[in-house]
Amino acid sequence: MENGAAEPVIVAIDGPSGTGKSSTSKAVAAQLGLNYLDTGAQYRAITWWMVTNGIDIADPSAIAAAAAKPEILSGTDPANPTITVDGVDVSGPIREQEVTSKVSAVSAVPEVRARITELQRAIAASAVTGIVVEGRDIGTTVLPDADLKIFLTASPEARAARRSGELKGADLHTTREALIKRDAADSSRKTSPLAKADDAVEVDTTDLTLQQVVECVVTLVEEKRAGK
Ligand SMILES: Nc1ncnc2c1ncn2[C@@H]1O[C@H](COP(=O)(O)OP(=O)(O)OP(=O)(O)O)[C@@H](O)[C@H]1O
Ligand SMILES: Nc1ccn([C@@H]2O[C@H](COP(=O)(O)O)[C@@H](O)[C@H]2O)c(=O)n1
Repeated sequence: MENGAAEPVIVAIDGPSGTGKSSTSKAVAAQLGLNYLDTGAQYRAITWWMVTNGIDIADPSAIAAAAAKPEILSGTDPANPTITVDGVDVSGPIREQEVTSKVSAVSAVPEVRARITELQRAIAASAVTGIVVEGRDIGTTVLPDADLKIFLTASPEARAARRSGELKGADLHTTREALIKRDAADSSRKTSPLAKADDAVEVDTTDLTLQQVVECVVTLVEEKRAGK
């Protein structure tokens, strides 16, 4: 590249629910001066639009027919990631239980995935210094040429405990079962399931603090940049 400017670096972080993808990706992006994209928020946003517009979530053909309608915009500043649908800030509503319980059915529809994947690739291509993109199929499908691929894991118990803490003491057993159910749906869909890319580095976060995970990923990015 001219003027000695560094090439943009593309980092893909995938893994099941509650493994720390969002927290890690935001912190890594902020530390390294990169953009950040939460692809789960995009699938939640399109699900919110389907629910709000009375689309039958049990009918994949109805979801497919509506998939191109909402305009979904993601802000990629790791200090202030934003998400709007048709100009409406949906960052709060997309985290509600109704969306969480329906997002796997919507994200399994191939027309939805094609639409959202196109948005994700365009955002990654326009990131000047680079981007950390987190989700379920980033390393396998969305950005198979990413410079670094990470697959985060953690035991279901650790993930449920983290989520229960967030949900102010929600029942641990119910939270654990809900996580396992969503991961099973995401892993078993035909199109672009949750999966580790063959060339991804797996990091088990069960016994690591968030800071330790962030340090580990930052080191891996720096090693890649140094050509090791
Ligand atoms: N290594 C860690 N140790 C303890 N808590 C953690 C760790 N990593 C993340 N957390 C906490 O766990 C919760 C879930 O993390 P986060 O939202 O980053 O996970 P996620 O993989 O993005 O989940 P989802 O896919 O469901 O959006 C958050 O409250 C976060 O602060
Ligand atoms: N690359 C992705 C990212 C997410 N999904 C679907 O969205 C759901 C919500 O994701 P969160 O990270 O916000 O929990 C997730 O359960 C998947 O159904 C996806 O399919 N691909």
